[in-house]
Amino acid sequence: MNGLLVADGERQREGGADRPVVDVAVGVLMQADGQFLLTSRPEGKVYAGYWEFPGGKLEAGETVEEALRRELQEELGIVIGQAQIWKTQMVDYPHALVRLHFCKVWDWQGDLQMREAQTHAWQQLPVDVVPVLPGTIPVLTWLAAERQFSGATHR
Ligand SMILES: Nc1nc2c([nH]c(=O)n2[C@@H]2O[C@H](COP(=O)(O)OP(=O)(O)OP(=O)(O)O)[C@@H](O)[C@H]2O)c(=O)[nH]1
Repeated sequence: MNGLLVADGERQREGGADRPVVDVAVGVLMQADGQFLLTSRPEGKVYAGYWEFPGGKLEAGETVEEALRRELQEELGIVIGQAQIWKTQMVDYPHALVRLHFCKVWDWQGDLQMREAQTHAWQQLPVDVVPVLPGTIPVLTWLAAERQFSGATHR
């Protein structure tokens, strides 16, 4: 499957007028013991069955935090506390050029509900669910760096 990470210096060219950039708000839900939540993309979406962090596209006029709050309520039935952008990564897929805004989320209310019939898994490094979406892999690399984890982050 394709999904090319776009380096910082290439952003302007890749984001030219002929290829609109789709902004996406993504939540990295964290537990105190370091586990993080992955969900599998539901049937009917591109890359169905691939594992990713929950989130979705910004709607017109939304900030990343607003979009994340809406998406996590819609998908997981939780109400998140404050969330700030942790890292941003562009990925060039055949179907879209996406700019992923990853936010760590430590604080939420409500029990997790899989409202889109997706599957979920609390994970540690190395991740043992497969396949992982290409645009999710950078997050595993950043987490590995923070944790001084060496070796493969996923299968
Ligand atoms: N949620 C999420 N999306 C990601 C991640 N990594 C990644 O490349 N993406 C890409 O970001 C885009 C998010 O779109 P989506 O289809 O999940 O968004 P959405 O829920 O608003 O979709 P819809 O309104 O079309 O149903 C997809 O192109 C997806 O492949 C990730 O870790 N989480």
